[in-house]
Amino acid sequence: MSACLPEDGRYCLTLACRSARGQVAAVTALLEQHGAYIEEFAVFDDVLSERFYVRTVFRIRGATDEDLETLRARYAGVLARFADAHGSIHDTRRPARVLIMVSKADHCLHDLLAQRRRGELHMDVVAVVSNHADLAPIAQAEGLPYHHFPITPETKAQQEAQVLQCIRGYGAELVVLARYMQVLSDDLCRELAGQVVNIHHSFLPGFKGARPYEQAHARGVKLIGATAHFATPDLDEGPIIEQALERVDHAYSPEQLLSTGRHVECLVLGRAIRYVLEHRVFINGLRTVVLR
Ligand SMILES: Nc1nc2c(c(=O)[nH]1)N[C@@H](CN(C=O)c1ccc(C(=O)N[C@@H](CCC(=O)O)C(=O)O)cc1)CN2
Repeated sequence: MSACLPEDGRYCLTLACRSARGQVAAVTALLEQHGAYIEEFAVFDDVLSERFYVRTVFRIRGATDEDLETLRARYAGVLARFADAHGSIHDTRRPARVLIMVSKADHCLHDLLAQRRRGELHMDVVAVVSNHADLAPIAQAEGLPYHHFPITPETKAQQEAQVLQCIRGYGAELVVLARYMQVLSDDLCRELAGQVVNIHHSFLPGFKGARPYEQAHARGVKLIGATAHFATPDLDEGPIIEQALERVDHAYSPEQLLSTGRHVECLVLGRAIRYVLEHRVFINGLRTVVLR
């Protein structure tokens, strides 16, 4: 059963629960019961938090949607046997519905759309939302809806209501802040907890805020970086998914730091979104577990 055939169902099962014996055996027994062929199987046991994480990708020959629902129902029974257990079975052929938010910087939007076009990111981009009109031509060139919702401190609540209505209206499962330069309110963060990934243009925890490159230049750093993290009410403090660094030196102008940084941001955001879309990322308190 080496090759994945068109009629095969291909799925990803995830599990996060309090650590205990028998969790791997319970998952593999369920998969064996359903004739699954396991392609990938990864676990992590966090002894400090006593949390256990499982991710497995498997195929079932000739599986139907009804078979998947049966499997999901039986997996619910497995989850019920373990403490504080959360898990899902995802159909890997169904692309996640992703809404991208931007402001004026276009590099991350261009890169995400190019990766989607090349099939490197398996996602259905449902719309682009922005507080500026500047990037509308990029979305329109891709045949994507573009929603311009201006914002001021006085209209923030109404603007966020428009944003949330848009997210729900498109049935977006993931929101990507691709250099969206407005701080989401605590209420919106809680409403979308675990569903919003932001790219911060520095190597956190260094240089938080809206202007990290200016801070980096003033500090005379020799390395600059970028950080993809879940957006939480605590600005720039959300659980980190991915980071990377690039060497710079004294001769770099602020503009050259920005230029180098753009490449690092695109690299980091692309990787982070792929990990999330492949169900590799688990939030573990203020941290993440990424089963790569
Ligand atoms: N709740 C959160 N919202 C957002 C986060 C986050 O971590 N939690 N990250 C930002 C992105 N970001 C840095 O990566 C960032 C964006 C904007 C600001 C900021 O101070 N914005 C000012 C307005 C600036 C402007 O208009 O140019 C503000 O909102 O008053 C800081 C950090 C995205 N949202």
